[in-house]
Amino acid sequence: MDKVFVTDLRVSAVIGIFEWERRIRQTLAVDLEVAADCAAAAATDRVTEAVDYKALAKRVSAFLVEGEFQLVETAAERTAEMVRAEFGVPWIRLRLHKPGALSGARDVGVEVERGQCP
Ligand SMILES: Nc1nc2c(c(=O)[nH]1)N=C([C@H](O)[C@@H](O)CO)CN2
Repeated sequence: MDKVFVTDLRVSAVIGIFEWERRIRQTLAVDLEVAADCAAAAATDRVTEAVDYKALAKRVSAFLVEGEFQLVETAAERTAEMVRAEFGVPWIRLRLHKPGALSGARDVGVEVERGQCP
C-alpha cells in the first residue's frame, strides 16, 4: 500500500481537561499517514491526482485549533474522521503528541488507526 505522510506537524491549540489549560495554548505534534495511490499521481505528475500533503497539513492544523478539544483521544479521533471524509482516504494512522504535558516525561499522546487498507 502506498502512503502519503506528514511528520511532526506542530500546532498551537487549546487542549486539556483542566481549567488552566482552557486559558492557554499548548503545542500538539501530529504524525499522520494516509493510504494513497502514488502511482496514479506519478502517472500524471499532477498534484490534483495526489493527496496534497500541504492541503492536508493546513486543514489538520486549522481543525485542531478550532476544535479546542479536552482529551487528546477526542482530538485524534475527530481529526482522523475529518481527514477520511474530506480527503477521501480509506485508511489513516494518526499519532497525536502533547509534548511536555506530563512532568517527568518527554512526551505523551495517542495513536489511532482507522479504516481499511485498500
Ligand atoms: N488519556 C489521557 N489522559 C490525560 C489527558 C488526555 O487527554 N488523555 N489529559 C490530561 C491533561 O489535560 C494533561 O495533559 C495536563 O496535565 C491528563 N490525562
